[in-house]
Amino acid sequence: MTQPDTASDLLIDPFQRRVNYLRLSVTDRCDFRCVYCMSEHMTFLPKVELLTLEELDRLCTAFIHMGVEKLRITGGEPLVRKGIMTFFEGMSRHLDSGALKELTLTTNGSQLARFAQPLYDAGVRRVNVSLDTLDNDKFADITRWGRLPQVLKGIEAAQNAGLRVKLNAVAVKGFNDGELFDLTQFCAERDMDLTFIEVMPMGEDIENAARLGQFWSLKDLRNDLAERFTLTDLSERSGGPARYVRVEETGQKIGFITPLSHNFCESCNRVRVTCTGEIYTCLGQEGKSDLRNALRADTNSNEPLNAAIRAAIGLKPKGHDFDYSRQDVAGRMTRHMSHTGG
Ligand SMILES: Nc1nc2c(ncn2[C@@H]2O[C@H](COP(=O)(O)OP(=O)(O)OP(=O)(O)O)[C@@H](O)[C@H]2O)c(=O)[nH]1
Ligand SMILES: C[S@@+](CC[C@H](N)C(=O)[O-])C[C@H]1O[C@@H](n2cnc3c(N)ncnc32)[C@H](O)[C@@H]1O
Ligand code: SF4
Ligand code: SF4
Repeated sequence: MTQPDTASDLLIDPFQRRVNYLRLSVTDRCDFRCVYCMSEHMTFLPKVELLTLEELDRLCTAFIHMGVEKLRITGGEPLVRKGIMTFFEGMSRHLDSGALKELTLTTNGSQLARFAQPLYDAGVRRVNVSLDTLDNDKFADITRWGRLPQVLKGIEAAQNAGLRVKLNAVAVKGFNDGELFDLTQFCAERDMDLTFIEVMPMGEDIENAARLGQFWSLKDLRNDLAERFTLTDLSERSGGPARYVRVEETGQKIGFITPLSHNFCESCNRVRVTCTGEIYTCLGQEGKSDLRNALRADTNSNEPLNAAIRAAIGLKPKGHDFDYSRQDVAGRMTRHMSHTGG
């Protein structure tokens, strides 16, 4: 069975939102140490804790049978997971059957020069690349371990392979506020979409005071952009948190993800699964359920897994609790963004 048989196979949460988008983190490891995401001496999970590639395949297949149509692979850095192309190649059967409409990933771009073509061959057509600055030194500062030319090469390789690229830039006050127009122009010249993301309070070992200092409201960012360009609000929503504008002068589309200053939860269509098989039904809440035991309970039947997925969806909360309105970072998540994959 590749398509949901009846409406009852679909995943509907308690607020009547249909879950058709799965974000799967395939590793917590990364070759960068972005300051807003990880501490420099991050401790990673032992390898035995991770779901195997076969288990990741079974898990995604179960979700797809329950109506998931969009699968985004993330991490950590998804392209540093050993053997990950085997997983992508396996998923392409669901694209071929029509059950899966989109197979995509969010990446830091460091490995794209190597993987762009195989990803395209597996049916990926679009990648989101995280890039906050076009300045070599700043890039090395914010990612701690990353090098900009490697990422730029990756982006070029992705475009040459035929992949559509969207840049995600985290807006950090006092860091990339001077690069608003450079980033916009960089994307316009290359026909890439661009989305700005507000910093979210994740990871208890990342300094609170520093984080509050980093907060750059996208409302301010949009106003800065509007001083130079004519912006037209677009009504289109991807079912996700981004709101889009068209820049009339360049024709490009720019998105804003403002989880803290705007509530988009009423149309939420997604859940996240970590590389250890925990399902988080909301990025902004601590609530999680385990799928790994169910996955391993019976390797011949998916019944325990299907039941565990349904039970988890039945607990999906209405929305997040992030709140920057007080001087402390209330509603902060203790886990890291790399744990759930953003
Ligand atoms: N609060 C919240 N933030 C989200 C959610 N989904 C994505 N984000 C944020 O948006 C960032 C960028 O998301 P992407 O990985 O590019 O995925 P996307 O926005 O679904 O991508 P598109 O398919 O291009 O719409 C994530 O890392 C998160 O920071 C969500 O459901 N809730
Ligand atoms: C956790 S990363 C995982 C995928 C990949 N390593 C990458 O960087 O694209 C996914 C996204 O989360 C974003 N991110 C990480 N920490 C964040 C935070 N505290 N607030 C907002 N976005 C964050 C990153 O910029 C990236 O776009
Ligand atoms: S944002 Fe992505 S690239 Fe940066 S440390 Fe986190 S997982 Fe790695
Ligand atoms: S905060 Fe939670 S409910 Fe709101 S859009 Fe994100 S995942 Fe969905």
